[in-house]
Amino acid sequence: MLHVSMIGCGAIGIGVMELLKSDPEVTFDVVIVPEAHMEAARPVVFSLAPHARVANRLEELGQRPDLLIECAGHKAIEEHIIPALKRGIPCMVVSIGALSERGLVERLEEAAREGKTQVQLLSGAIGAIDALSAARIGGLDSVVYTGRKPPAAWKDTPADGLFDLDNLKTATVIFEGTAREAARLYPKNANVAATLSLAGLGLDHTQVRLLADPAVTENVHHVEAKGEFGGFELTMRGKPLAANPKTSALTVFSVVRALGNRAHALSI
Ligand SMILES: NC(=O)C1=CN([C@@H]2O[C@H](COP(=O)(O)OP(=O)(O)OC[C@H]3O[C@@H](n4cnc5c(N)ncnc54)[C@H](OP(=O)(O)O)[C@@H]3O)[C@@H](O)[C@H]2O)C=CC1
Ligand SMILES: O=C([O-])CC(=O)C(=O)O
Repeated sequence: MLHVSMIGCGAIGIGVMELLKSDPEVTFDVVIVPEAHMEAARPVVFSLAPHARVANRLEELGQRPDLLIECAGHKAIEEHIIPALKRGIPCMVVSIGALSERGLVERLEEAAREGKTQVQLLSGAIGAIDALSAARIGGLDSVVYTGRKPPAAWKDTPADGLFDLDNLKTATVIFEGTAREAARLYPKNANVAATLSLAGLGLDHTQVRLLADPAVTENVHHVEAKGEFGGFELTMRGKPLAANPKTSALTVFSVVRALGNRAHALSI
């Protein structure tokens, strides 16, 4: 039985608990939420993981889980993941976009080294991360990522204002540049670009194009990679979660897979 503590009880956290509620090999002991949301989170957590306690910090409970998983955002990595790694608790992170902040990846590595443990970065909404990180070993020449989303997905971003998102008639390029610049300008849509960068050529050498496309209803991720290994092209059409249209449903399944791989006898 894998004893898991989870940070975040939003679209991904709830989706993960729902899918794992009948898995006898995974149990949620603690769900960490911000102080202001503890009351609201309690009934939700109780209905999905009746044995789990809702807390503001892991240390408060004196709890030492087998694994701590982050499904919450940038602040949670600073507040919970880094201290847990230093205490030797293995961690998983899904907010990969947050790792485009300079120095944060190195701080995660340092904390894991200090605690003699490991932090796993999850693939989330994108596939072929295994192939890309293997290809890097032989040498990569180029990685180009194109992210295409419905215009509404770009509301409250720098594209809103630069473009008349409500009245776009054709697919429109709203950004073209490096993954680092994409992550700076579009932090809430930067998870896939950052994941591809960390697995491949890094934030400064991964090329990104972002489009607002009135013809799509899904989050379409296209990757083209070339290198010593040969090349691959991948297109993923991720259905957005009803609870958060910025998040593809595959992200939830990716977390469930990662937890299953730690808990079950067979890992794939
Ligand atoms: N790797 C990938 O491919 C993908 C990664 N993501 C990332 O996953 C994360 C979660 O996404 P999603 O579930 O859709 O987002 P939601 O906004 O639906 O949920 C996030 C939850 O985490 C809570 N939270 C925020 N900060 C903290 C903290 N410091 N401690 C505890 N809880 C906290 C939020 O609470 P409150 O509302 O009070 O702030 C909220 O309830 C995001 O960072 C997102 O960018 C998303 C899609 C794909
Ligand atoms: O598709 C998703 O779930 C999220 C996404 O585009 C990103 O953050 O890069």
